[in-house]
Order: sequence, then structure tokens, then C-alpha cells
Amino acid sequence: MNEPVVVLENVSKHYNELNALSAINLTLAQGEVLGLFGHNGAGKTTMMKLILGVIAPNVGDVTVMGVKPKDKSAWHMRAKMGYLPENVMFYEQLSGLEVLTYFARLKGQSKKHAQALLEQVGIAHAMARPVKTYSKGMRQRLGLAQAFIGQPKLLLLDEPTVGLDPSATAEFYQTVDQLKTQGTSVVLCSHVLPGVEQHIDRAMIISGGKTLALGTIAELRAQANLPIKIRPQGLNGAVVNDLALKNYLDEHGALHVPAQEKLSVLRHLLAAQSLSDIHLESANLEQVYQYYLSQAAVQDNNHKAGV
Ligand SMILES: Nc1ncnc2c1ncn2[C@@H]1O[C@H](COP(=O)(O)OP(=O)(O)OP(=O)(O)O)[C@@H](O)[C@H]1O
Repeated sequence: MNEPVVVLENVSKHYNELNALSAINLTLAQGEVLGLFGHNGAGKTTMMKLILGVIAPNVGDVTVMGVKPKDKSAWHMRAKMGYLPENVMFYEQLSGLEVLTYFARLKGQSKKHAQALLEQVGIAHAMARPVKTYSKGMRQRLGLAQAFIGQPKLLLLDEPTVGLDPSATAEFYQTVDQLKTQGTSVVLCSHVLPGVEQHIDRAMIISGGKTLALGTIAELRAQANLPIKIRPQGLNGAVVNDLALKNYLDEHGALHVPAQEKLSVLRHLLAAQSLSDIHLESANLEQVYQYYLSQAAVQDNNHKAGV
């Protein structure tokens, strides 16, 4: 098996009294895309800064591509890392091409490479203009181009789709999918959950610096045991009087069925002559996320109340 790209072992980081991260464990494989989710102040940026080597943990170990990111020997590994910070800022007086060429050179890449990246993110037409004339979306695209310099082995992206219009967002995810097939590992922080699910391999949900959940969406869904939504059609209200089904029914005619009863309910529905269609919907990433956060809030309240 290939060496993991990132390993966090029992990592904690505190700022005076505040525990920004507590006992975090994570192994990120080559070509793996991890979605890192949490409310404001959950610790997402802190985790990225630890991986970048900008800060060091108080407890535990961080290893990136086999080295400690704070070590002197980590310089060669940094050239293989791309980082898009939240609210990215650039030198306003320079043109887009000048900015990107500057960053490309820092990573040992050429102006030609910078130009190709500007084309890839769709702002080549504005590359001669000063960055101060760029719209929010154009700045974000420039930020992405900066993160993509040198075909990184590891990409850390903080809110990458903020300010992007729907087509730029779709193009961004296409690039992520493509980089993944080339073996790039990605950590992607986002508050915008719809649309992310199909582009990540695993999700990590954190709150108050602690891991609430880590796994594939299917694993998290199964762990959370969230009901499956089944919408039968053509039954013309028969469900209301069906003793086997009526307890699952909501006011819109959909059935909310526990995962372990899905098959028995489906068999029951399929036996109905008038059934014309059936639609199944598993909990989406947003619902899974809300579930884990609400569970954490309940535990927190119990803890405070001494339960
Ligand atoms: N340099 C610092 N000094 C003191 N506290 C800090 C520092 N950096 C971060 N924190 C605190 O650590 C906690 C985690 O912050 P972090 O920036 O990692 O959160 P986040 O999940 O990225 O939030 P957001 O979604 O708002 O960007 C917050 O309570 C924050 O105020």
C-alpha cells in the first residue's frame, strides 16, 4: 500500500484556555478526497495550518508525505502542496498573470505554467488586468489557480467555491475529480454542503475541536441510522389505512422508514397492484451533518446538566 499523505495522531492544539483541536486522528490516503465540515470556529483552519506546518500541535504528531511539516527538511514537501486560504488576498496592483507567475516561480514553475492555469480556471482573458479590478469570483478563481500550481500531491482548500457561480463551481469539482485520478489528495472545507457529496471519499465532521464523525457518507448514514424516505405512487391514499405503513407516513405522503426495515416495506409496497412508481431517498450529507451536530449538542447539554 502507498504511504499515507497525511497522518494526524492524537493531535491537540490549544490557544491559552481554548482547545481549538482535541485528540484528532486522521489518515489521508493518496488520491483520497476528504470533506472537512464544521460550524464557524470548529477547528477546520487550525487543522489545515497544522498540516501546512504554519503552527505546531501541543500534543500529538503531524506527518505529511513522511515528514513533520515544521521540520527544516519539509521544504521539498511544501512544493508539492497547494493551499487555498479562506478569503484569499493578492497584490492588488499586479496583474493576474504577474501574481500567478510570482507564486509559480516560488514553486519552481514557469510563467507558461501560470498562463495555462489561468486558462484552466477561465480568467485568461483578464490576465493582463490588475487584480484590483477583479470581481469576487475572479479572485477566487485566481486563488484556485494559485493552489493548483505544480500539480500538487496534496491540496488544502478552505471554502473553495465561495463566490463562484454555478458553472465555475461545476468546473472546480471537475478539476478536483481529475486531480484525484492523478493521485492528488484533497482536504476540502466547505459550508456549502449540497453538491459536495459525490466528489468526496470520506467526510470528517468536527465541532468544538473534536471529531464527531469520520467515514464514507454511507458509513456515517448507517451509523446515524437515519430513516430512508420512500415515496410510493399510485396507491391513492391506501397507505393511510395500511397498518404496516401508516406509522411511517408524513403529511406529504412520504414514508420515513428505518434502514433495517427498508426491504420489508418495499416488498409490502411492491405487492400492491395499484403501485405505479416508487422513489427512494437516503439522507443527504446535510442531513447527516445536522444529525451529528445535534447529537453533540444533546451530549453537551447533558454534560452541563451533569446527566
Ligand atoms: N491564533 C489564535 N489565537 C487564539 N485563538 C485562535 C487562534 N486561531 C484560532 N483560534 C480559535 O480556535 C478556534 C478554531 O478556529 P478555526 O479558525 O480553526 O475555526 P474554523 O473551523 O476554521 O472556523 P471558520 O469556519 O469560521 O473559518 C476558534 O475558536 C478560534 O477563535
